[in-house]
Amino acid sequence: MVGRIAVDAEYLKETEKARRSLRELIKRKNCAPILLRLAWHDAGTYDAKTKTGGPDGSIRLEKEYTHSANNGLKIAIDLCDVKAKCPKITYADLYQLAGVVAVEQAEDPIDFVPGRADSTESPEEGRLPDAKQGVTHLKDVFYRMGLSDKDIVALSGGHTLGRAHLERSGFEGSWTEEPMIFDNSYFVELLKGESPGLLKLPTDKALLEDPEFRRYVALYAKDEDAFLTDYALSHKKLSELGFSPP
Ligand code: HEM
Ligand SMILES: N=NC(=O)c1ccncc1
Repeated sequence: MVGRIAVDAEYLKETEKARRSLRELIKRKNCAPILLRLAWHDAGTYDAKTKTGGPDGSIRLEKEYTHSANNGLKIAIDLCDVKAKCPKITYADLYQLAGVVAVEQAEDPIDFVPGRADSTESPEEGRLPDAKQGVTHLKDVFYRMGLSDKDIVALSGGHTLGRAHLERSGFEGSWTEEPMIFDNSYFVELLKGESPGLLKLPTDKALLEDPEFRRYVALYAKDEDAFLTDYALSHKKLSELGFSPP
């Protein structure tokens, strides 16, 4: 489970100060995509059976940010350092708040509930999905977290932001023409098929191969509001894995 700290008025005040600081950071550094990836990688190690991993700030530890799936994320960890201004906020809360602020340009704001304690333990390497694999692997990894087919497709829409970097993952390029806009274009591009200069990972293409996944891809490509609503719900679920607020 993700430990819980006491949340009083002073801590809430500090989280709002951190939110303002993260907004300013994102405006100054245009770093929403890598902060979203950081939040997802801290949370995405959760194992619902063993109740280990999850959004506990452990990605700040060298033994975890050096996992190959986390290549490049030390940049986000260093960018995210608002601890000087907000010393009380846990890394666990800070990283999930960064993920929420990273996508707040989208219509559906995500309700952020603070109170995550920091862990000093890191899960073993290999809990995050491997981009070179397909449907079964995606389901294995996300079901292990306690997430559903709908969550897999909605959360994959996070690739509407940012891009891959050859030196970090071996992949290169953005998924959409507007990688700084949080919208449903990832799904529109998926249905369009290959477009010169745009990236589709094997795991992105897998969303077209499974009928359950494909149902949601078609819905989100057609109805942006449906995507934004479902994304916000799945993002909140991801950010609270193992941390069921009271
Ligand atoms: C479904 C399984 C997923 C796989 C296999 C996957 C894989 C990858 C890979 C290989 C990259 C490129 C990293 C780099 O070279 O910088 C990437 C980037 C990214 N991923 Fe994922 N991803 C997955 C799900 C997610 C989810 C659930 C989110 C967020 C909700 C997310 C958000 C991002 C973002 C924002 C970037 C761009 C980062 C940047 O611009 O620096 N991904 N992903
Ligand atoms: N968003 N996911 C990633 O960045 C990623 C996931 C797994 N392996 C490499 C990179």
